Amino acid sequence: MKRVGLVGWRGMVGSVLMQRMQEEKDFDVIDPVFFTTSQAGQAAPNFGKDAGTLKDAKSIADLKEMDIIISCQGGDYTTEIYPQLRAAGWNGYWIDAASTKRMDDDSVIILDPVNRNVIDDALARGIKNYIGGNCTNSIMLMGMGGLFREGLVDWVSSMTYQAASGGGANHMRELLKGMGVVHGAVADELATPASAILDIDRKVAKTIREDVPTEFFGAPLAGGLIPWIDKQLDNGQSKEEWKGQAEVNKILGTAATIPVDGLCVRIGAMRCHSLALTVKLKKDLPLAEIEAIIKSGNDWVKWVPNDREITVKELTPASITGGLQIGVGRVRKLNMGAEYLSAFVIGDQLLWGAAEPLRRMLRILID
Ligand SMILES: NC(=O)C1=CN([C@@H]2O[C@H](COP(=O)(O)OP(=O)(O)OC[C@H]3O[C@@H](n4cnc5c(N)ncnc54)[C@H](OP(=O)(O)O)[C@@H]3O)[C@@H](O)[C@H]2O)C=CC1
Ligand SMILES: N[C@@H](CC(=O)OP(=O)(O)O)C(=O)O
Repeated sequence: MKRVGLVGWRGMVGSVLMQRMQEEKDFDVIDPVFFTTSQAGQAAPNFGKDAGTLKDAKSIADLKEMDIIISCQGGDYTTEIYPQLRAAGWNGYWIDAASTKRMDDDSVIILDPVNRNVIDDALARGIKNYIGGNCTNSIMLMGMGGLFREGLVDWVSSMTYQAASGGGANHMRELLKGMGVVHGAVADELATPASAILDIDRKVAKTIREDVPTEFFGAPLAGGLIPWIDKQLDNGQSKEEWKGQAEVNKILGTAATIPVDGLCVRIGAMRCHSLALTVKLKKDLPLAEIEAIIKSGNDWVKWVPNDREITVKELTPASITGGLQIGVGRVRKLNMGAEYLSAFVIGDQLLWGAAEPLRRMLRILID
């Protein structure tokens, strides 16, 4: 059995990964070794198999013993440890959730239901680094992969609605605390049906400006939104927006770049990222044909008819969160012309957006 080193297993992404690995019985086919940066020597978790004690995630000697390493520890860890490990002669497979190595020439971005051909080609070429994509891009491609596969996409404008979990556990907590603060400020008035709504609104606005916690997001998210995610680049894009075109084209292995651009916005959802897309098709196709192509993308596409009642029930974070399905709906032709299509794509960003592609890559290597 292959020795698989697991780093970052107790973090938020790592915990979702462990949960999925248990559900899919991945531990039955590997010899797991758990690493930590803070708890070396303590008992390793038991996911149906005794794994001894936790090893030091900074010990190159211990890491070198692994055939495969999966890291959800974050970019700083990858930046520090990965080069040392390769410099020490390690030739194993590195599977990583962090963005650090995504765009490197010696790495492939993994999303096998969409780019299994790119992964297989890389394996045949001896590539050893397999990196999970940015959550927004992975969700978009899981939803719209069929159209890309058929070569129908001329360009995509992607306006995102990204959940708090994309920032990490502390960001999710901050959103919830903020919601509580806002509610607390007007709880009495809410309990009194006769209260004037404009008085309530005034109090809420003041609370959002002054009292909602902003330590992690840098701005109040509860009761609002933040139209910037990640660093600022010189060309006016945010880093999150830059990743759209760069990663989508790398994932697909396109010969000619498909333009992808739009604004990325943080909203007060917990862990579902959504995208409102404008897709410019290369040709005018009937909607029924477009529907069939989108549905054929992969087994996880959940097609939601462009119907009000069904959409508000099924194309929402409340419906999608915690599952592997990627909702695709609001698909219709836009006023701009017969080749212009709208779509709303939504998925759980901790599953397809982070953990799931990693464990599936492990299975590709093991099976
Ligand atoms: N959040 C997201 O949506 C996405 C994240 N990623 C990547 O995954 C990386 C990890 O993200 P995320 O899982 O959110 O990070 P976390 O902060 O939840 O976990 C990272 C590490 O923090 C340490 N840690 C310290 N205190 C605790 C605690 N109380 N509970 C759990 N772990 C603790 C653990 O390491 P130790 O055991 O060594 O102490 C853990 O592995 C990111 O940096 C990013 O590169 C990728 C895609 C999406
Ligand atoms: N930046 C993403 C989450 C993330 O971790 O992305 P990346 O893996 O590209 O750094 C978000 O905030 O929603």
